[in-house]
Amino acid sequence: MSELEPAVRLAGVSHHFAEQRVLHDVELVLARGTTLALLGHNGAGKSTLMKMILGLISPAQGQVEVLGQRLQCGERPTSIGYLPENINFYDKLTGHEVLSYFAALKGERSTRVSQLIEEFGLGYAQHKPVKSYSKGMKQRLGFAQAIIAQPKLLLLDEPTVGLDPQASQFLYSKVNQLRDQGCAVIICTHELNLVEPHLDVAMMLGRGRCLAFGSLAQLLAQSELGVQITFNAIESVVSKHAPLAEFYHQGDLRCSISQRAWLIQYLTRECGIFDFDIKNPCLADIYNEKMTQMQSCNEQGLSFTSSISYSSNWSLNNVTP
Ligand SMILES: Nc1ncnc2c1ncn2[C@@H]1O[C@H](COP(=O)(O)OP(=O)(O)OP(=O)(O)O)[C@@H](O)[C@H]1O
Repeated sequence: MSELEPAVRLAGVSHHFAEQRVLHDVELVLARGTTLALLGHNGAGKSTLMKMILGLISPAQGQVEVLGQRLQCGERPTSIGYLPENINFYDKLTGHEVLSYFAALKGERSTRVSQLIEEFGLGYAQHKPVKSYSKGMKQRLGFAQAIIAQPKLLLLDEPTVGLDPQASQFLYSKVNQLRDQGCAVIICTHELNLVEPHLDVAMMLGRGRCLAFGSLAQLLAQSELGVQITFNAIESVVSKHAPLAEFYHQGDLRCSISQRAWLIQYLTRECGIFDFDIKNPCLADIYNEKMTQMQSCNEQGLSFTSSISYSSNWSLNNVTP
């Protein structure tokens, strides 16, 4: 297995359950050391895609390659960590026993268990049965279990559900640490604000199709959403500088991403305005735009797939701020 191989390669992956098609021709190349946010509405096909990467489901069509291994029917890839949605353990076991079990299963030493218990702040409850754990404690235990064997690919299904804000920040700091060590991470989540600062690329699925893929900068560039610029006494500045009139809309200046640099330069150089607020569209705005476009295409009986560019050698160098 070469370290240069991408962590995940999906080629033309489609799937159906009985008559229902749940994935349509999905393509993905995910480099190592990259965090992918897998987004989509309920029933979009995210968990099905995760299960395919785990080797739990074989696609009806297409190929799945994980860490350089092309998965054949029923084959499970190795070096993967997985945190399922709504994780449940045998609840008469203590937290320490649960982690010891997974450590033994994966050939890890008992010192790794103590290290994770300490790191995840579960020391005070390690000898209590899991049935006495809160949702957040179970989630932390589940995350510790997923990374116990230092995986090269980590899949997290709704990892922050039930976590308090500090625990979510801690989880993402661990994700970033693993990513920096070369682990590829796939996070399936509806908590877009939480994942936004930590993703390298996002894939948006809608009714089993990939609606958008790319870094935040690439998604923004593909989007038709505007940038909003606000400052004091805006009306009087606009009235004195005619080129601003076309951008003025209900008390703000609105422009496209591509016009943003020009407009800022104009405000500073020509108008002497240096104190302004810029609101760029966030991940949730882009997500809502894609979902709305998909719904309106469906209502009109059209098929919606945005222009998606995939890079076969996608790396962190491709991320522009
Ligand atoms: N084992 C199964 N048998 C039949 N249908 C299934 C099965 N698993 C999933 N589906 C269907 O496939 C579609 C996609 O489900 P999936 O769980 O992948 O969606 P999801 O994007 O993860 O949704 P959510 O955000 O609600 O978790 C849904 O319509 C679901 O009902």
